[in-house]
Amino acid sequence: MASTANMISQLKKLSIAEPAVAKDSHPDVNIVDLMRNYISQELSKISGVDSSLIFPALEWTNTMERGDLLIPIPRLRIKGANPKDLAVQWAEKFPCGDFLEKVEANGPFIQFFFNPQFLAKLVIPDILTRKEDYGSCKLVENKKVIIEFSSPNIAKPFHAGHLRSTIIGGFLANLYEKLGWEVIRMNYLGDWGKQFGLLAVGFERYGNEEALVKDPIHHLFDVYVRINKDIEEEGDSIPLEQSTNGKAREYFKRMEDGDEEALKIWKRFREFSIEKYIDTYARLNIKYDVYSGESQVSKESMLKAIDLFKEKGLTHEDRGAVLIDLTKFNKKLGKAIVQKSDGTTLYLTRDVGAAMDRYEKYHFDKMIYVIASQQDLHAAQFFEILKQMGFEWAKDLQLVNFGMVQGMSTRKGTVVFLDNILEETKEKMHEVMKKNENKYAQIEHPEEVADLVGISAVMIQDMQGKRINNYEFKWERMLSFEGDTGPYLQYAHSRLRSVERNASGITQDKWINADFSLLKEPAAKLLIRLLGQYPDVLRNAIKTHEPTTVVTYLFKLTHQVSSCYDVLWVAGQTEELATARLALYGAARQVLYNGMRLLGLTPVERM
Ligand SMILES: NC(=[NH2+])NCCC[C@H](N)C(=O)O
Repeated sequence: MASTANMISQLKKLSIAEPAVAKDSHPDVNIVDLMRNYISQELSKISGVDSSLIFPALEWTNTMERGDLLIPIPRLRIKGANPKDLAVQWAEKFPCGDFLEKVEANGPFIQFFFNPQFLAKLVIPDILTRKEDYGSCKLVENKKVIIEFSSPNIAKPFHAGHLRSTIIGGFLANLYEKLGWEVIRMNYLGDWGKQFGLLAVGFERYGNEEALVKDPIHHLFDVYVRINKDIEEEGDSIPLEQSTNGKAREYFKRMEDGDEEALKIWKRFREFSIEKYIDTYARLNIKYDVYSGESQVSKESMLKAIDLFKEKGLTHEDRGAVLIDLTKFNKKLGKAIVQKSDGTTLYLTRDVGAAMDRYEKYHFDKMIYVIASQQDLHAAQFFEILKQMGFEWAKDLQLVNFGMVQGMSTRKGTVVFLDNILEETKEKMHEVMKKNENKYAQIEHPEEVADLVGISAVMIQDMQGKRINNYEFKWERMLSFEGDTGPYLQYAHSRLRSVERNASGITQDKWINADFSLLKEPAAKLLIRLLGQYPDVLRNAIKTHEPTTVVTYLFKLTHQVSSCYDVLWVAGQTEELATARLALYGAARQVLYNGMRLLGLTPVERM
């Protein structure tokens, strides 16, 4: 076989058939892309089909038995020929060269198997040098995306929907960043509306400064619950102006009118809550660039929106309220109220104004909303309204929705706050860990590890299925070390770390010069092929917006690593062989690490 450097330059010389990628900013090679080029060029010679048509038709495979890349011949749209016959003919003629191990026809598909020996020489050093950067590439040039996610409501519980939005949004933000986008992480708080008048009145009655400072989120919720009880007890017994409800309404009116005094207390509620949120999100490795919220939508945008509605002839009035009949554009969207009869704004209109503000301020190329599917109609409505208002950028808005979580509650009650869930998971995880006394004794900061592993349990459970599916929150299964769980991934990572720790003599700097041709076993070859796929997994995930694309890959990877342990020993081998195997394990650890970080997890060293 020719030298690797030669082969790479040979591959690089092939012009890119269709750059699905705006030049990789990294000088290193993206192996899957190079292979795509090679295959496109060669297949073009054989088939006469233009290589620019072949390149995008090359798909990655779901199982390694089907090769590393495959092409469905029907996608090339060749008239009058039987795709199955073409597959057989072309596969036979295809020159494997040094790059491919074999090329097979399978029905209307041609399956391409990369040469693992060649792959190893390229992929392992690439991973070991790029480290945390492996997998990233500049898919776009100068593009900005706003990702709005989590968006809880102040003084109300942080429910499962917010948790899912947080987890999925955090992942998407990392993913876009890895693929070259400038990302703005935005939290759009529910921090406006009549309930804040109620909260202010409630605070006068039941508030406690100390409690507010110490635990704003729970305290405000407490106040909110108590004041709502008052309202319930009052019923219709008191005239409106003197009733709690009336006072709350009046208070909120003052807030909407910009009364400084009325806004003061609300501002404090907001600030204290945000401070607390910042800490909680940090536990999930999330840091927002912007804490915006319904309260932050500018008056100008709201006025401009109402004007534009009229100018475009979108609205009509009904008993003092202003409506838009969206059925004209899409039957399913119904009629939407955009202004109440008392002139106050609505959730829907605030979303319209917020989007206008954001475009004004950021000139985003794309804006993603991570919101529960219960609000599909709401999102579709304001997307359509923005489109009808004539904003060209309305086409760049995208909804990433998700299903419900069933049965998420703490031991103590059914009302859930994110902090409580994380605390409880940590406690439970700690109990599980204590059962293995020997191991437990070796862990330096068991509480910290319990926290990180517990969080992985919650997150992986959430990201395992397709977003749109509902799932049931199951403590037992989620915390188990067996099966495809968060703790299992953490365990796999810590075990790879221990392989490294035990190879004291062979330090990391030696790995890169290992003789990779010693990695001959089928288990090793399969692992190498999997490692080479990682960059493509990210590119696929940015198309699907599905965390499960990455999660599924990581489980495949860890299962393969685990099969390798049975046959690829490090202890008791010659130094050469041990080095090659360590390099392979080291590369696998790095990829697992990168994938876990991408999902928002913190991989642990020991557990
Ligand atoms: N732009 C939006 N509407 N984002 C979603 C906000 C979610 C809202 N705060 C809720 O809890 O239901």
